[in-house]
Amino acid sequence: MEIINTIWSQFGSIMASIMFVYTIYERFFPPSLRIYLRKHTQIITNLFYPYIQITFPEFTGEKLHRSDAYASIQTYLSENSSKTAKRLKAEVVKDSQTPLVLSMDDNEEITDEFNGVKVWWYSHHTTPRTQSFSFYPASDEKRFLTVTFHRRHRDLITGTYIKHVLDEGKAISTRNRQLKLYTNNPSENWYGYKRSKWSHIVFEHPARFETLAMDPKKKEEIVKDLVKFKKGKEYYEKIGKAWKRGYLLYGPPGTGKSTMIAAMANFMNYDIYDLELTAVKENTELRKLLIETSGKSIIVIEDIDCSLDLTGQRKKKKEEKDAEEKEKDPVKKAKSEEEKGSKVTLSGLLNFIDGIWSACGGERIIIFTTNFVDKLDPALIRRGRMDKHIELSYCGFEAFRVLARNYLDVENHGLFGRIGKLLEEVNMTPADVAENLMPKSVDEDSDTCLGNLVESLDKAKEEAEKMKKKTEEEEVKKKAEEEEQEAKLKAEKEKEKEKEKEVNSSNGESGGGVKENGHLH
Ligand SMILES: Nc1ncnc2c1ncn2[C@@H]1O[C@H](COP(=O)(O)OP(=O)(O)OP(=O)(O)O)[C@@H](O)[C@H]1O
Ligand SMILES: [Mg+2]
Repeated sequence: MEIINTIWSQFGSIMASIMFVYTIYERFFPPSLRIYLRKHTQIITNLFYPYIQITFPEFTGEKLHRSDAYASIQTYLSENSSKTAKRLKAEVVKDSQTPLVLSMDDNEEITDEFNGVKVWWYSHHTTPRTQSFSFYPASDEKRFLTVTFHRRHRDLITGTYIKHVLDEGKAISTRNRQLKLYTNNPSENWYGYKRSKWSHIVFEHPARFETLAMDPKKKEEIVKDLVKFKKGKEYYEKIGKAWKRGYLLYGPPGTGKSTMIAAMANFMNYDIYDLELTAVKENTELRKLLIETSGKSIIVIEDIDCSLDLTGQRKKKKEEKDAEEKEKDPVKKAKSEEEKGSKVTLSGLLNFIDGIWSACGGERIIIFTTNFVDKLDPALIRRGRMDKHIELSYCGFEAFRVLARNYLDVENHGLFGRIGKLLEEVNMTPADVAENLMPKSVDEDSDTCLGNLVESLDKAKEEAEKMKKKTEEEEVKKKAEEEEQEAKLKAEKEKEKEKEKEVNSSNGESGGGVKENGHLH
């Protein structure tokens, strides 16, 4: 007991001495001298402290972009840290092979070994010492990952190890990758505690190219194009072009444009950024959204013709016509006021697609969809911007065969010949064909479903013929009316001419009278 008391009293006096010396140092040493002293202490410490540190911040470039290196290292460490670190952060990932993803918590250190060399990773964060009170303390927080190693291994660590960590991290995230479907938030939610420009959910669309109904040759061409793009990193570098590609999908509603985008995402293993243009207020916002997208992604703008009025001159005529309607209809009026909030212009969108900023990140596909390709401004869809134009059209026989295989497991059937012939005569979308092929009850088998399709096609053919007849009749009627009108006009003109002649002749007679009269006078 006595020994403990002695230790405590000695410890107390040592602490008091340290505090005394520190106070003297703080009080009597001017700041310039302190900096000088600190610098030299650092030099002396470096002589005896043989370790080097490299720090990786979470955000680079004025907090614009989350560092890919940080993300890769974090993934790499997550795989290793769960075995060695004592304090871990847990994240539950739905439907993943490893539902619980563990990663290093703040201020936690883990050790890694590479070729027999030991390194220490440390995760930490800084909170700025601001005097002002903030509701959102976390928004200015900066996170870092730091690696420490002996200076004798400098070349190995900076040359090989860091590359190994980054590659391995990337490979792990591709392996465990869950595709995400993003949508842009309105700009009011971009700042503050819950700041984020994009919200996402897990992307779980089952569409694949095998289940997509379209002409097999066209499909193969698209798949080859995508494969070439995916493997094209060096090629794009060689030709000096940003690693991105634009697709324009056009065709009537229900022909599989959205389904094709989902199939592309699954095939390429890319995330989808579904950009809602009407929620973007101006061009600068569009640029910020673009910067926040990651590589290996598809940026989609659906129904581009409806999203914004990007059609230049047509705008004026349309505006004049619509203005009156909007005044009358309160719903339309409210909608137009909402649309006025968006000032994204055609040039802003063109810059978004192939401006200098669009090259940031690389490995991106941009897709526009539209029902009316003729409505779009040619500048928007010229090659180079929308490199490949893909038409998705009404269901042909080959497309029907894919649907029959998908929906009914039928490769061949007696009705196929008739269906093929009908599909040549009638325009029916794959969506309608698919709806007919889908059994509506447990009693319906493939025969019934194919029968239903034939019935629908017959009906559609009948209706199409009726429509054709009706339009023909209307045209004949219109022509007859026009002819009648013309005849009427002609008759009226004749009549007028007659009248003129009569007036002239009577004027001639009476004019002679005046002369005569004049002569008489
Ligand atoms: N080519 C196709 N292959 C397979 N299924 C298709 C195809 N086209 C349409 N479908 C079916 O029809 C439904 C509607 O198709 P989708 O939404 O892809 O059409 P869309 O062309 O995007 O139409 P919209 O122009 O109205 O957006 C899909 O859920 C899908 O089941
Ligand atoms: Mg669609």
